Amino acid sequence: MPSQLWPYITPGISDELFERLPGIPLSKREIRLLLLSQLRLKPDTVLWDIGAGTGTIPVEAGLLCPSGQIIAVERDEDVANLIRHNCDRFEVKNVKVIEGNAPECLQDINVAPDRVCIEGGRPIQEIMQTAWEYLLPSGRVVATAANLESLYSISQSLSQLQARNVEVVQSAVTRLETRGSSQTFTAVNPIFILSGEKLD
Ligand SMILES: C[S@@+](CC[C@H](N)C(=O)[O-])C[C@H]1O[C@@H](n2cnc3c(N)ncnc32)[C@H](O)[C@@H]1O
Repeated sequence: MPSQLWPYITPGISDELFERLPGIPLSKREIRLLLLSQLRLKPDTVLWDIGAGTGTIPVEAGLLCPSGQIIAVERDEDVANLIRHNCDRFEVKNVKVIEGNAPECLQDINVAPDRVCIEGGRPIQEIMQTAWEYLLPSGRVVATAANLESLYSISQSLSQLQARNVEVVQSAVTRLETRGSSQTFTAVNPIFILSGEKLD
């Protein structure tokens, strides 16, 4: 493992350390930290990450929960391979990648989650409904929204599912960047993080 990838004792891996594919989004480090915090992972967590993309959440969750099981669901074959590459890169062994389209492929997963992360899967309301059925009592679901339509759909789903302790968080993050001869603050795209819990 390259020395800059290790050791990671805190969450918040630098974006540059992940292998990328052109056009495939990645949750920026600061947003990822909020998302991970809202997941409230446990050492033995079973996390389903639906629409796992570059795999930043599976990598971070896998490192944080060495005795947990992380299921990364991704519909695109090349992107699924990217998740595998990033897990290998950080020597994360407890991530299983399910290549398939949610919500249909969720029935192929043979372990029920106590945490579900939904990162931009479509159709979002059907995915939330199906994932909720599998979610264990007291489990948590965390979903991200980058636009008004997703924010509304997720919020409506949480209400229909009668999720408790619903929270919506959106932070403003800026990063200092060098532009020509000056240093300017550049905004990271705002993302809403919604979460809720299933009744016991
Ligand atoms: C915004 S990206 C997630 C990026 C991720 N947050 C990261 O930091 O690596 C969303 C991913 O969801 C996948 N996706 C969208 N709809 C899906 C579905 N119905 N089932 C499975 N994967 C889906 C897309 O292929 C894309 O790679």
